[in-house]
Amino acid sequence: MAFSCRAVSSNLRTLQNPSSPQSLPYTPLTSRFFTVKHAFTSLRSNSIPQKFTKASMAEITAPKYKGNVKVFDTEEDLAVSLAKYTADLSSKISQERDSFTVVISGGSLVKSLRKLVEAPYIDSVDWSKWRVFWVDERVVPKDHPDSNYLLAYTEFLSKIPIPAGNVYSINDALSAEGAADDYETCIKHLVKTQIIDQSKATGFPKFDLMLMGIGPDGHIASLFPGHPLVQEKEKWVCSIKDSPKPPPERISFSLPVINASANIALVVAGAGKATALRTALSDESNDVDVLPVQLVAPEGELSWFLDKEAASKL
Ligand SMILES: O=C(O)[C@H](O)[C@@H](O)[C@H](O)[C@H](O)COP(=O)(O)O
Repeated sequence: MAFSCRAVSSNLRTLQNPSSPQSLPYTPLTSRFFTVKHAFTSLRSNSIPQKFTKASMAEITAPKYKGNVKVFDTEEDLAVSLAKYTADLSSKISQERDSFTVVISGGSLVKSLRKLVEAPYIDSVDWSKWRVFWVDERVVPKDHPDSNYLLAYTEFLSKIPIPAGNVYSINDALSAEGAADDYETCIKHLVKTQIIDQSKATGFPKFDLMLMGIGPDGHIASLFPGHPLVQEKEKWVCSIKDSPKPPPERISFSLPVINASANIALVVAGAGKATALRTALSDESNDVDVLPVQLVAPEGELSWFLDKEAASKL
């Protein structure tokens, strides 16, 4: 398989062709576990810090290993907080390193990034440091309505002054296996050249930030409950041809790559996710039907951004 990191990163330019419909203007845990329900109720009724009352946010205490859980009254409040969290990390890491490596999923997560393209962040974030990757991608042409790339481009990437070469999307001319191998080769090259950090503990690529949604069935990326891909221990990028969520052909980061991350934010809104979230944030272990979202355990920090509906069963 030809190495095509350059071709991959030039896909954004392809879509900026004036005849393309996408040629939009470029502008510049604390204590030990106690029940989540109890914590949520008590924080909301008694002790929401003053500075959070406007946005109606409560932090709830889940088992320590589950990370920091924030619940917002509305998805709008969630989006405001997510933008600040991302911009703060961008600023911190951009001062320490030449690149800030950000991985995104498809789905509703992308719309929840909308506040980042507004004041003050559109001007304050050093977008030149950003390197953008996908935790999973549907194997369809880049101008297909199912493409995660197209979604991100339309909603986010076309609105920020990120250098086109810093956007790493899959090579959509390849098969699912070919695209996964090609993406892995691309990422290996970026690790070798120290653009992407590497986990000293596991040797897997260590992205600075992964922003992911979850499915109502508890999937993350394109790792679905009960699918053998969830067990992948060696590959960095895998392919799947029988995804239960259409379209069937996809590529996905493996769980060890996801878990090597320095920061993961799981962004979950809507009542349809409430049951999966309850399972994900409970302390119950059931080795038989473990949901992929329950296996998220990054080397670094895990943060949850939930709206009230998604948190309604906690
Ligand atoms: O390409 C995909 O399908 C996604 O990357 C997938 O993992 C998505 O993030 C979840 O299914 C949540 O999607 P929603 O937030 O739209 O439900």
